[in-house]
Amino acid sequence: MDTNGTTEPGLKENRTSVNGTHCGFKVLVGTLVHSTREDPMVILTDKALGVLHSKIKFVAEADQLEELQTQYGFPDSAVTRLSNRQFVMPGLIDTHIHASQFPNNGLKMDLPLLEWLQKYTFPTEATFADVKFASHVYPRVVDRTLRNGTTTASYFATAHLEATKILANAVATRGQRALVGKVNMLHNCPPNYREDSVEQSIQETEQFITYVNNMKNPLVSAIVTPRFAPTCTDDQLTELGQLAAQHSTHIQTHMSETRPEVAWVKELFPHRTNYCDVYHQAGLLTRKTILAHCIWLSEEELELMSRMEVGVSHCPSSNLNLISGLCDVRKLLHHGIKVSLGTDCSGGNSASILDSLRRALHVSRCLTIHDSDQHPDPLTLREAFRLATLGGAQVVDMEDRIGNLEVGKEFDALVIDTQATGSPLDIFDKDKEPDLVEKFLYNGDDRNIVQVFVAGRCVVQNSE
Ligand SMILES: O=c1[nH]c(=O)c2nc[nH]c2[nH]1
Repeated sequence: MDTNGTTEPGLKENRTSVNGTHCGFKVLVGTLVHSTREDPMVILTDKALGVLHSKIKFVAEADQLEELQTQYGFPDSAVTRLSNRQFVMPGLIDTHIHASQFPNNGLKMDLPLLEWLQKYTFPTEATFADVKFASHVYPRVVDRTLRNGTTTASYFATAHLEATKILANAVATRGQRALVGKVNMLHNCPPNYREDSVEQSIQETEQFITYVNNMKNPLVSAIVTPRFAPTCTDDQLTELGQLAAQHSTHIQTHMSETRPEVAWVKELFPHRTNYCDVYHQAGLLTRKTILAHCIWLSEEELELMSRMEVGVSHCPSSNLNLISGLCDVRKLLHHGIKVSLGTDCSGGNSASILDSLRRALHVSRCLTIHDSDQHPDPLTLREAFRLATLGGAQVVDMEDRIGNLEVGKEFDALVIDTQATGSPLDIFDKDKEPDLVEKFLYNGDDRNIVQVFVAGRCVVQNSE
């Protein structure tokens, strides 16, 4: 069937069947919402989206369903018709979240970053030396993020190897797509919570990479995770850069979150041009690098980030809670830098990327209120939606696989019901599809997320 170029070729050869009936097919009929590079929000009504195993096989007009069924041979039971109050959207992508800080979620926002780390965050993370505690917390973290529609997450664990393995296991067991990082930190942190030496830091990080590779789970990867420049030495950063290159891993760290932090990095690394250059000289800036925050940047740094094709995780909730600053996302985008959203729990209080999306809009509006000449065009809701989905896929360098509902991509998606039981949304007869989407993005929550799919597998099912 010709569906305007949206059918993957060669499907007939790829069919699988059990006892004569084609298995593994799922077809959702109804409204689809996603982003493309050209358009931050595309709403497609009366569509049939077919998934075979993990991937989207076709997106066609709903009135072609019979022909599609003849062509692909899927049974009636494979078809789900959504109501006119439901829609399908891509899964949310959280590019910066500290799984180990979940015990503090919603607590302790009364200090600025550097003091907050010493007084609350490092002591909390130190408790993950106890693997029993890690086994208690990490499965709950993954359940919580999945329940909130996060199909892909880039997690910071702690400096402890064994506890970090527990996080990787929790993610794999629950079927989430994730990058998991053992944190590297050597100094400027408590004696009971730091690595012993550069050698230990590198060895254990390599052991973790090997451990995750041996899991042979295509959804889970290790990510090299120097905490941030102040807790790492120059040689440690360089060796971590080499390790990431050797194993082709992603890299994540924090950068330029607060002004005191930027001043401190200048003192600690006087031989480097700026904060970004500290990471650049260590070989830590690649197209698979996720830099969280990036608020206080020079023009030189913006150019370097753009040239190295790094991605930014914008964490507005955390930046407001810790009074760190207002990140100018528009400026990052103008420099051609990839931008996504992070919850940054527990600097951010909510585990929901929907919350980050709303805060991103607020931060952008605050910049405009403060100086409308400098910031004449705040982010739109449609753009924020793209940051939460396709933007995330770009930042984790997986745009070829996830981020929207195009044919050939893995089916990482949410089924949204704006009238689900207990829904916080007020829907009226006049509301059309764009209104439903907007109301969900502004006011919806996990009660509206009735199904969560990762790589075609339903990992959360909340509908009756
Ligand atoms: O928001 C943040 N949370 C952290 O845990 C952290 N570590 C370094 N810099 C940080 N910023």
